[in-house]
Amino acid sequence: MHPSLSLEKSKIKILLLEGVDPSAVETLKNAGYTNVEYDKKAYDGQELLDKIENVHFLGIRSRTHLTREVLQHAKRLVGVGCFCIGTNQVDLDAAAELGIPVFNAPFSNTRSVAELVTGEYLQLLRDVPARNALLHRGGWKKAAKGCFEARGKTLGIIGYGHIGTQVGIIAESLGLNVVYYDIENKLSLGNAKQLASLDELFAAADIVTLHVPETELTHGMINADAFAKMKNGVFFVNASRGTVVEIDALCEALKSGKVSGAAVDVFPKEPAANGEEFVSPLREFDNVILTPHIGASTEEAQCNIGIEVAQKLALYSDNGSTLTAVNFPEVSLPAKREGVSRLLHVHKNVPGVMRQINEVFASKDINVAAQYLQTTGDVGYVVMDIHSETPEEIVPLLKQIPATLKCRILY
Ligand SMILES: NC(=O)C1=CN([C@@H]2O[C@H](COP(=O)(O)OP(=O)(O)OC[C@H]3O[C@@H](n4cnc5c(N)ncnc54)[C@H](O)[C@@H]3O)[C@@H](O)[C@H]2O)C=CC1
Ligand SMILES: O=C(O)C(=O)COP(=O)(O)O
Repeated sequence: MHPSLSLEKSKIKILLLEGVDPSAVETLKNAGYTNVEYDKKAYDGQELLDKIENVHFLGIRSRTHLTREVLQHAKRLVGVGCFCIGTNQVDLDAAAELGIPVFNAPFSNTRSVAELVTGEYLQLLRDVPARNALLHRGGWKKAAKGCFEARGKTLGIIGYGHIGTQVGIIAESLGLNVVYYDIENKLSLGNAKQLASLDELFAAADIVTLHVPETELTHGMINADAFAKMKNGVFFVNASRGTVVEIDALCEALKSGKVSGAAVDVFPKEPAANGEEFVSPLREFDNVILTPHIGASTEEAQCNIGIEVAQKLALYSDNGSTLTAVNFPEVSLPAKREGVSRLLHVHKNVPGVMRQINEVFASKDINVAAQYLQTTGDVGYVVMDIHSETPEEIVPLLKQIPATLKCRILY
């Protein structure tokens, strides 16, 4: 190991926020990373800046917002793990420009979300939320009106990715017809049918469920205009992101009866920790199932996510591998070999960088044993193995190359 530029594993500071599953801590400790701080809260503002100031690896879930400013403040940060699917809470471009790969767990909680959504629309179809609330207050309403079987109804899925397809498969096994809308051309599973526009989906669906990521296109996608195009008495489910739906428009649609019932798991503003008040105009509606962003919160999913993302962070820390990073060139690397040292160089993806890097090595008479390069969009990532210890003075020379974003000796 290089004496001055590499850190002992025990000195690599890892901070896990938002109650990431303990399996993450165990996985990291088993990999030799013992300096792990664990916290149940989501932080923002100055508190977040203070928390992450000296951290090398940061683990978050969906509520910690890593903006460009926050990332710039974390001077020692080399990697981020999102212990969830969504990565919209991280400025991925800023992270890449700062040489920070971001990892997630792209499908460890897929089934958990699909099962929650299925259970919710079945309950909505039978008016269970409103009747449950009524009975809790001492009322009684035994009547079939407004209650429906799922069989033969049409489920409209917006966003037919990992979760959308699972929701569709379960729905077909319950006897529903499945239609979906996606911006990409998708392989339909079972008898699901891709529709050409959102309007067609709104016209066809008895139940509308959202499974899109938060993007510029999906922000406010379900507004008053969208509700107006849906069938009268439609059931509506959102377990994607809170910003996809205009809550005031949903409230109006509930009041007018356009929407018969809804299930909402995600909100534009969510409490940072358990025990904090949940504030939303949706609280007044008995026919709305409100859940505290628990689509992914099953013991199975959280345990798997903890292991998966922790392994990705440990692998990147151990050998520089960025396989499955969501914002970064993906380089898969051989494990550490005796007598070989390794240098990581992240740079702007512009012509001539490799020539300049190789000139630096040539000027120091260093024999490069292997070079692994990948580029994506604006960023290039090259890992160099050298048969001998990498001389320390090489790093400042490589940092002088104008396109360099980050450079360090790994071991
Ligand atoms: N409630 C919860 O706890 C959870 C919520 N989620 C949310 O669910 C989202 C979807 O997750 P996955 O299915 O795993 O993602 P995915 O990436 O597999 O699928 C998303 C699909 O949406 C489509 N899409 C993107 N923009 C669209 C648009 N404007 N119109 C129509 N389709 C569009 C994509 O082409 C893709 O097929 C995540 O991004 C996350 O925000 C994910 C896990 C848990
Ligand atoms: O996986 C996702 O994208 C989720 O929304 C789940 O988020 P969470 O880990 O529950 O904060």
